[in-house]
Amino acid sequence: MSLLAKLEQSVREYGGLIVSCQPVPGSPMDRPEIVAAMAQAAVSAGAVAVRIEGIANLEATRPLISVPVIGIMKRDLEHSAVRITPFLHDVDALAQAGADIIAFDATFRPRPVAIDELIARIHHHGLLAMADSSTVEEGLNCQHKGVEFIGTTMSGYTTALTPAEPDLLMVSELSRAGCRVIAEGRYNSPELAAQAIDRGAWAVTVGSAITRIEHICQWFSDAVKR
Ligand SMILES: CC(=O)N[C@H](C=O)[C@@H](O)[C@H](O)[C@H](O)COP(=O)(O)O
Repeated sequence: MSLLAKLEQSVREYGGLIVSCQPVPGSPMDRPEIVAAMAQAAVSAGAVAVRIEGIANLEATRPLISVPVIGIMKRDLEHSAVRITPFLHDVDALAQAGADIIAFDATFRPRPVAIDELIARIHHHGLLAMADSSTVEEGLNCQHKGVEFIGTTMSGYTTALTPAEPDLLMVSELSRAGCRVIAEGRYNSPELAAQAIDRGAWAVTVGSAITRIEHICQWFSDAVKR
């Protein structure tokens, strides 16, 4: 059975929760063994895939779990705002470290390597691709190019202000257009994640609300201030 068929079967059986295990950079939690432990804990509680950033974290996690791993590489570039897996050598390194799915920034912003080249390289490795999009148009662009998963990951992050709520409208529109949608970005409660599924998302990726203790703690700390 192909990886995609297996993943579709697990989503049908266990539901579409994907957990992004990306600690706050520089946090005491930002260590490969902790990322790997978070991934194991997420899988034991029903995550059907995990999203992992960076080679060291991927290498620590891959041997400990059997569910698919979405690998990304984040970079801060001087001449482009694109951060997620901008280079072909990033794709090669993620493939080598055991990613099953590679996600990349699919926005229409200036970038060092064309989207077509990234997709071709991911598929050349026999892996599945995920387009981290900020608009419906960007998502559809990648769907037409044969990208297997269309994420709403970048919605709210290409403009000056990031809304508090997730972009459920983008989920509905991409899903109506026939995309296999991964809702991602600010799904900070089980209720919001469920709304994404109700709007047609194939799966939902949750990061901060599960794996960033500083963010969760801040939410509670703010809430109890009088
Ligand atoms: C915009 C961007 O760079 N998003 C990143 C993508 O990998 C991560 O920082 C997010 O944590 C992830 O998308 C999950 O989202 P949330 O943490 O809101 O559940």
